[in-house]
Amino acid sequence: MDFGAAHVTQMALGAWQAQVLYTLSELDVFELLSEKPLSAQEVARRTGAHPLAAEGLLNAGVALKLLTRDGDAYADTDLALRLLCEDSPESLARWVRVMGRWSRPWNGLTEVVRTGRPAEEREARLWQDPRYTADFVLGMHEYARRIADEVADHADLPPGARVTDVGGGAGTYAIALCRRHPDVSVRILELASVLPLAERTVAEAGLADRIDVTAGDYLTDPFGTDVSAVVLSNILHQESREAGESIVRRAHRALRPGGKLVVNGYFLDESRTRPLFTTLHNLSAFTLWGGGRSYTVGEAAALLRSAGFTEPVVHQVAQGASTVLVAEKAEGPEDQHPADRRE
Ligand SMILES: Nc1ncnc2c1ncn2[C@@H]1O[C@H](CSCC[C@H]([NH3+])C(=O)O)[C@@H](O)[C@H]1O
Repeated sequence: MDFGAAHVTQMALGAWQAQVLYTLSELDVFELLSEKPLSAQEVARRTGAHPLAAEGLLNAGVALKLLTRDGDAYADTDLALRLLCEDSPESLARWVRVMGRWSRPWNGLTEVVRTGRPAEEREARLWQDPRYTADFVLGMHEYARRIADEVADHADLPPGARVTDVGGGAGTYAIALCRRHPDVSVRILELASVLPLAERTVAEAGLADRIDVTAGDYLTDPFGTDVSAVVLSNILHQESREAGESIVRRAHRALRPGGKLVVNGYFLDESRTRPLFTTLHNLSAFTLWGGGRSYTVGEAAALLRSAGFTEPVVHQVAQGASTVLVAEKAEGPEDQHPADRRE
């Protein structure tokens, strides 16, 4: 067995496998087959697809263990029912649709690397397309709810804490913080187009009385006054270094002395060549958001210290899938960072 050739072949053909998943998802085949088994002809008719091409797609889906075939009838495997249908409590369906959407800018990686510019403009991409916005925000929620409780535990908040969750998305971490810390209340700061999505998730969790969702721009707006904790979850990697510095400074200013800054995200190790996922996430931020750049834990800690925070405590979450940094605003006005007074 030539493992080198197998490694290269797997990478070279990996995009084909991913594309079958994306197309099945984009055509809503998993949802359709979750109702009842159907023939390829019937799937083609219901999705507006070409019959022979649809059959080829379904057969590849069977080979990938996403579908089964019994005679002429195709059905979802248990895996597809569990992870690829939106109503399943374990669904990753929206997240997979976003990955499918992102495969297009990713396909332009060569040009991105040549020019140093993102593959598409952020505004054109996301916030003007309601389905994409919903898939993005709720897809992040599908993915993040798997680790949110563990992240919330590391925040270790005192009773009655008031928290600002900056760019809080669908409210995944706000919900987990309220569930894990009974007297805590959270204000989510989000873009106006995301608010209805967050409000819905929060209401479904029965936490509308403790989680407030406010429209704001984290690049310019303040994050509150005298708050007990500020959460920056999966924010910094998608912004420029200067924007990151400004966000961390405004977090410092919003906190009461002794208040906590909780930074959750994917960090590179100091060589910047590991872990594999984060090297890809770093490229993805560059391709999609332009100016985004993943931090090492050391770089992030330096960023926090320069804004007047203590050395962060570092927690690995879910076997290292995510990392949480918890730093404190030093007690006493003499510790205030000069930049706080300037802005
Ligand atoms: N300028 C901005 N002001 C406020 N929120 C923003 C801004 N730009 C992007 N966002 C939001 O930042 C979030 C990044 S995704 C992270 C979501 C969540 N904190 C989590 O960890 O799962 C998205 O929900 C965006 O809508």
